[in-house]
Amino acid sequence: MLQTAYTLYPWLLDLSKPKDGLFRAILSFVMVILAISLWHLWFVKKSKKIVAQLPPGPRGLPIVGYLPFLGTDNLHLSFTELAATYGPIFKLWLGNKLCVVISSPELAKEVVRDHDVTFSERDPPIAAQVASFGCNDISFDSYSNPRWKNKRKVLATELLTNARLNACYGLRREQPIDIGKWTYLVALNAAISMILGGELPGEKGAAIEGNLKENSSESMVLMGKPNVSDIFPAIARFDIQGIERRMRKINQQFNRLLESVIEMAIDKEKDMKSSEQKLGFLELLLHLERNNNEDNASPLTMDEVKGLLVDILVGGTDTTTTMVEWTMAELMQRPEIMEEVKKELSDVVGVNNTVEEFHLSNLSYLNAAIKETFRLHPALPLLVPRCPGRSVHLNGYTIPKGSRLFINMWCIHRDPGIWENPLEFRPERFLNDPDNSNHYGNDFRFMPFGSGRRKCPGIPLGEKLLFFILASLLHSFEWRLPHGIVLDMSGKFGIVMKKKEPILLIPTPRLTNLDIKNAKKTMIESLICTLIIKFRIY
Ligand code: HEM
Repeated sequence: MLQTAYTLYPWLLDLSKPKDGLFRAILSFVMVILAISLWHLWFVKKSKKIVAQLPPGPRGLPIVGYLPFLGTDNLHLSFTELAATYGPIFKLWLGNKLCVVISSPELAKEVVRDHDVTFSERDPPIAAQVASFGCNDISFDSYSNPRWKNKRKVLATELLTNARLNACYGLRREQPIDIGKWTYLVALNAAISMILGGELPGEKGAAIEGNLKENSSESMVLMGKPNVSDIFPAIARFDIQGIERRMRKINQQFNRLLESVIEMAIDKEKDMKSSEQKLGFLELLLHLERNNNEDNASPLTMDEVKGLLVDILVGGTDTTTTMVEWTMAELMQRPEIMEEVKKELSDVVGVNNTVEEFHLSNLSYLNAAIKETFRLHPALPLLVPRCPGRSVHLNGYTIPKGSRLFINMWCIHRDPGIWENPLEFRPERFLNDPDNSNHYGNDFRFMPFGSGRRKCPGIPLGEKLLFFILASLLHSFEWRLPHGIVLDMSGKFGIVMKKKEPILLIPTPRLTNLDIKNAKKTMIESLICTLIIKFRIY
């Protein structure tokens, strides 16, 4: 056609033959109309194709998209409301970033099982890039980066094996696992003792603990918040919401803390040759870092060592603490279920014994209560958002490469089509229905730890710690709310959704054992001394 137009063009413009003028004018007119029609047909077809292939979703405003209507406080709730209108897969534009949200187990399965590799990429927000030392951790590193696999391997096969966790049990019990430093302090001390192979000394330890608690909570909120800079990279340098600035400040403090922890590990190594039993994770990581240039199967850079420490110290402790708080809050509201838990503890552990790790496998009712809490309050309500590495079809729709995909587990965990009376806290549903009990990523209705290649690699530590802390808290003390206080069950949205208000409870020793009474004193003292623990007791 171009060729024809090209040969006709001089003839059309040849004004030397006036009698052909009318014919030429008509022909020109027809050609222009034809060209416009063809272009129009092509354009409409193309845009129709694009619109028809994308999932349905709410209309937004030009340029900003749906951003002004979304609210930033409770993304999972906004997404759940939108799913009620647009169905289990919908899209929304945040600026020119296309986001897709899925809210059904069937679609979750397609993402995490059928198209797992494609959806194993991340789309790290700026806050996460800063927090993770430039995506040098596991959570936000790219799936296609072979170093990501390497780091997961280090964590899973070198650090979090059952054998190592069991070997560390002595360490965990030695200092942090006394009743005076529960919840965050316990989880953090457990993580630190595993990392360092011992306790952080005195004041330095207290400073690190205090800083980490505040910083890690804030960084979880900053990472979950929609950030205008992520949506409009052209204006990212203005950092309109101040998220990057705040995250950089936190990261500087983290960096100082991590460097002093690393220094301590190096000093310790110099001072004494650690026995095999006391070899902490960090010594192993440093060993892998030192051998970076040699023929080592698992070389790590120093930023990757720090990234891994952040994953363990922040990712591990914040999730565990959050789940202890939600479980305690749910149990405090349901005395009959609390009684059932305590009865089981008395039967399995005995009224004069403290909880030991070997008791945990026999505490099936407590286990069910923890699962029920995971269902109603998944620590990561939207998991960690994914990003398809190439365009992919899902449920007849195209999910373009580079879009951001959220799996709304909060919505799936409360779907009345899946769960009977979903808002009721009923541990029995996990006791009586073995189909409901797989929470390691094979049951797409219940995925508190995610699934597929990017599922949580910290399950063995997180689960053990959570179970052990809760069993010890509930077996050692009776708990009651301060007079006149009503429990607030609302959450504070972040990548990890914490309780909005801390849970304040008064403990009374439940056991006759003297050690426990002393432990209570330690607990009260430590809680009064520092405001870092959400579990405040008075
Ligand atoms: C109760 C405790 C915990 C819960 C509920 C939890 C939950 C989760 C969830 C939902 C994800 C996202 C999975 C996905 O996107 O499919 C995740 C990822 C992750 N978790 Fe955990 N976690 C816990 C404890 C831990 C611990 C103790 C560690 C470290 C020792 C840890 C390290 C990580 C890492 C590194 C990732 C990112 C994995 C990747 O992107 O490849 N978690 N976790």
